[in-house]
Amino acid sequence: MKAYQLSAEYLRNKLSQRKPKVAIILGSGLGSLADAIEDPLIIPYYDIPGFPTATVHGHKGQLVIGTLGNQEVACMQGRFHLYEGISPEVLQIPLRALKLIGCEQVLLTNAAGSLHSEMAPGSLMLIEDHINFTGLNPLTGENDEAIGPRFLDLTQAYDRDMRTSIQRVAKEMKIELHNGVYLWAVGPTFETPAEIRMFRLLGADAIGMSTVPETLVARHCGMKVAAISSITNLGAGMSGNALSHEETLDEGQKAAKLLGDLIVKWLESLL
Ligand SMILES: O=P(O)(O)O[C@H]1O[C@H](CO)[C@@H](O)[C@H]1O
Ligand SMILES: Nc1nc2[nH]cnc2c(=O)[nH]1
Repeated sequence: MKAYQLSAEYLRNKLSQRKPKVAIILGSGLGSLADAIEDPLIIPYYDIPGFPTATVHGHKGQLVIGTLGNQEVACMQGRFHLYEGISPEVLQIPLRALKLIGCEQVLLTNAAGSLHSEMAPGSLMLIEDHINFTGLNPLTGENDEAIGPRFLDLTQAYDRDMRTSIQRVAKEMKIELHNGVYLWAVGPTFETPAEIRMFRLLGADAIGMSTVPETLVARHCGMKVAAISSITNLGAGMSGNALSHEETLDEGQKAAKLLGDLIVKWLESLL
C-alpha cells in the first residue's frame, strides 16, 4: 500500500459515521480557526501512518474533523512546506488521503506578503491564479493514472464556482476581498527587495512558501480548490521594516477572526 492509502485507511477507521466533504488547510497564524469546529475529533499528525510531522512554529500539526458552518469538515491545523526538508512526494500524502476519505473540495489558507502597498497587512486576497517560481513540483516522479493524469491542465487551477461563491459571501458580509496571483517561493528565507521588484514585474500580487504544491496535488486527484491569503506584511523592501515569522504569526492571528467568519458563512452557503 502507498503511504497516502495507509493514512486514509487509518482515518476512515477513526471517522466512523463522520463524512467530511470539505477540507480546510490553515496557514501561519490562522490555526485558531479550528477552535470553532464543533464536536471535534482531533488526530495528531504523528498518529497518522504515512503523515509527516509539522515542524514550523505556529503550525500545530493535527487534523480536526467536525462541524463548521453546518458542514462536516476536515481541517489541517498546520501544514507542510518544502523548506522543512519534506520531499515533494511526501507533500502528496495529506491531500490524497483527504480525497480518499471523501473530501471533494479544499479551501487553502495562507499567510503571505503583499506586492502592493494598497493591499496592506490585514487584507484578504482570494487567489485567482499562481506562479510556481520554485522549479519544483510535487507531482514529479512516477504517475499513478488511477489518481490523475500525467499532464495536468491548470487553466482553472482555482475553481471558478468556489471563487464566485466566496466573493458573493464576502460582498454580503461587506468584507473587502482582493483578487490576485500568488507566487510560490521555496523559502525558508524571505525575499530580497530586488526579488520583490522582479516578482511584481512578473505579475504576482502576493508571495508565500506554501499553497501551490497543495493546489497541484489536490487538482491532480480531482478535488476542487479555492485559496485565500491573509496578508501579514508588505514584501521585503516595501516598508523599510525587517520581515520575521513572528510578524507573520501576529498579523495572521489578527486576521484570523475575519477570515474565520468568512469561511463559516461560506460553508453555511453551501447547504
Ligand atoms: O504559507 P503559510 O504556511 O501560511 O506560512 C507563511 O508564513 C511563513 C513565513 O513566516 C512561511 O511558511 C509562509 O509560507
Ligand atoms: N515568501 C514569503 N512568505 C511569506 N509569508 C508571509 N509573508 C511572506 C513574505 O513576505 N514572503
